[in-house]
Amino acid sequence: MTTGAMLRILDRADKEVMKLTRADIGAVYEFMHKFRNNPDNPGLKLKSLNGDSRLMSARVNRDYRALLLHIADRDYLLVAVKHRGEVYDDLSRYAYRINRVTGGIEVVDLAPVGDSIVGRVVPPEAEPTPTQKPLFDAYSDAQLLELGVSEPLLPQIRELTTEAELLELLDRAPQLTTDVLFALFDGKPYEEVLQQVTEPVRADEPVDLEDFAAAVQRPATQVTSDDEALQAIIGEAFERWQIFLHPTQRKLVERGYNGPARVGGGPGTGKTIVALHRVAHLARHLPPGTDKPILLTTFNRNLAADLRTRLLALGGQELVARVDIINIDRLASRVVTEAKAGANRNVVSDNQVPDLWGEFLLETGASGWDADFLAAEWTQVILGQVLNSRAEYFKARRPNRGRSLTRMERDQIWQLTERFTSWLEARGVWTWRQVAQRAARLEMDRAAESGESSGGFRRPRYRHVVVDEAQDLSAAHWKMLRAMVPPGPDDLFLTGDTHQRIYDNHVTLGSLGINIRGRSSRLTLSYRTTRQILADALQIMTGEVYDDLDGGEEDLAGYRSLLRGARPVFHGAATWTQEQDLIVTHLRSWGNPVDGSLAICVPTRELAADVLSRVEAEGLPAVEIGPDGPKQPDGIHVGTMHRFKGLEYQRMIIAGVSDGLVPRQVISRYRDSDPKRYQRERQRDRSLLFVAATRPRDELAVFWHGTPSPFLTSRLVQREAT
Ligand SMILES: Nc1ncnc2c1ncn2[C@@H]1O[C@H](COP(=O)(O)OP(=O)(O)OP(=O)(O)O)[C@@H](O)[C@H]1O
Repeated sequence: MTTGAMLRILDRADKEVMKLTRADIGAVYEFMHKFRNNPDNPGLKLKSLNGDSRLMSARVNRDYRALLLHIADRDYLLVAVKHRGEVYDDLSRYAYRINRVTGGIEVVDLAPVGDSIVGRVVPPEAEPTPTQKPLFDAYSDAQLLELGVSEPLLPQIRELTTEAELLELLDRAPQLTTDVLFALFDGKPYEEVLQQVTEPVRADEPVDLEDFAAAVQRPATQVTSDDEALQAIIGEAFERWQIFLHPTQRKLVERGYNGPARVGGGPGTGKTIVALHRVAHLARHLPPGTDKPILLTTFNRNLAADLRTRLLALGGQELVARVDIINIDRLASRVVTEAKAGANRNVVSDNQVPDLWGEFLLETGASGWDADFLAAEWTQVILGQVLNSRAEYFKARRPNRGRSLTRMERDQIWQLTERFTSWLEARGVWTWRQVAQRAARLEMDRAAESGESSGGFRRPRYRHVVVDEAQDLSAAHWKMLRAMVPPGPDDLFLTGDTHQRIYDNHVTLGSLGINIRGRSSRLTLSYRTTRQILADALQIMTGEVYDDLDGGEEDLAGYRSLLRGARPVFHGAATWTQEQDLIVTHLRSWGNPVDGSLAICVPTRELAADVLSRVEAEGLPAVEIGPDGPKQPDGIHVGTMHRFKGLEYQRMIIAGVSDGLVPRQVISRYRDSDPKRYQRERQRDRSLLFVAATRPRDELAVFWHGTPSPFLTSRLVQREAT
């Protein structure tokens, strides 16, 4: 006979536990351990409360009682840990239900809560509500329930008249209730909330309101059954994302896909978290082995290093051992080296391509074409589309290239590029794009070989490929990845946000053999930034149109946050020197934090060097952010905008956001000669600013000197005066 029991912890209970003293958390851990071994242990005093068949209490220690929900035979859910006085005081205050929309278990404490607030260290701004009209008067009960609002909370929701009351209530409301009420409070129309907030978490099958055993398994019941979670809490070695996913996130992680799938969504919505959990999910279903059938890749080196650290935190060495984690260019380079296809050549940065073309034209006396034009044509069309022959180039589509080319012109360009690549080879160099193109070709040949011979002459490289920061990969990268994994269920899983594209790679996945139609989803809830920062960051994106990686358009509709904080500060100075004074004054007003929680971001290396010296001159430790991230964890971090992808800070100053710097002055030369390129470069600079503005969690200050950047709307700039 088994004496043990299953004991899961509800997300909300876990939050309560974390507020206890270390000794009491330890007691909860002990309790859980004992309970799992034998819930009938008399010391635990497990008993039903007030004749209620499901709600039970058990003894944690002298002061605390665990409130448990009996799910099925020997299956329990820890829903709260309360002081013993509270548990027996008034049981009618606890309500539990299966939500009819999500099918998840919800437990609510209906008692008024004292001083809880949603948010972080920064006090919310006073936003007085002018009238005392109930906040949700415009919606009927039926409408709120249709949106998935918790039924037992309805009477209290009806009473709410101020934002402060709303915040207090939502601090203890179930996730969907919080998401929905915030969206309505923000003025989002009912239909939009239904589509963007409720639909993504709706249960896949009809919900039986009495079947708790089924309900506890659904993504909407945010639980962990993991003993290590509590142990980690005690050791303070734990982050919430490792254990509690938002129901929308969990659904995307656990779903079976019939082919390539893509998850989009604004900054900080947990796309990387979803990618990591997806890897763990796929790994759980692998047959035992010592190989690495899962590839986890991203754009650059420091992002790949970060993925490795986080995957290790999520699943330990056992998980990491089954996953090949590598940034995309290194992967391409590995393929090429393995095939001995690029022996002895040094890889040079793609930024050098226009200069190299310039040198080549000068040296060879070839005329008729401009170096910039040839560099872009070669990079974007010939290498970008992995074109291998003149015939292929004759047929190639040249989207976004502006000027059209005759057949004769294409012939000339093809010949020039052939000469150019030989010229590069003679110098012993090639570019990252060339490496990617070569790797793609090698992998496509390899895939064709393995397909030809029956049973597969060569084994496919991977069983699953997971890509983070998908917006920045080039067509050649995609062709390589496509060839590395056989088409089929759960082959490719991509996460990314085209609003954050900071390298000049525009692709249509469908044309590259990666069909994501019908398997594209979006996350909309930011876990990183406050609503105040988000609103201003979104202003920066005003008027720009973004693609969905597949020929369509994508927007940030529904993008929101439940966190709140101070409004970002916008401030101009007359000169760069005066702007640096502004930086110093602002650092002081924030108490000069040197623990690595604050960063200063600027558009150019020159400005970064100036800021580093200025901060040091103030006697503060300044730390440069290099290609592998900050060189030290503490100090005041300083870096250019490109370096901020993948980083997070509590507070940030973005300085030098001036006209001529953001966007870069140099791109204005394309305004007339190549308007499409001009648009693309401008969009890229806008995205860089957007990425930077969405890195801080709590506070943001944006400075400029002279005329502010055109990306700062007049509403933001005028904020300066207020
Ligand atoms: N379910 C969750 N619970 C707690 N924290 C979460 C959760 N999901 C995401 N986060 C936190 O939100 C922050 C942003 O997550 P993540 O980096 O995955 O977002 P992203 O969408 O990839 O962002 P970006 O597009 O800006 O790179 C991280 O600090 C992460 O730990």
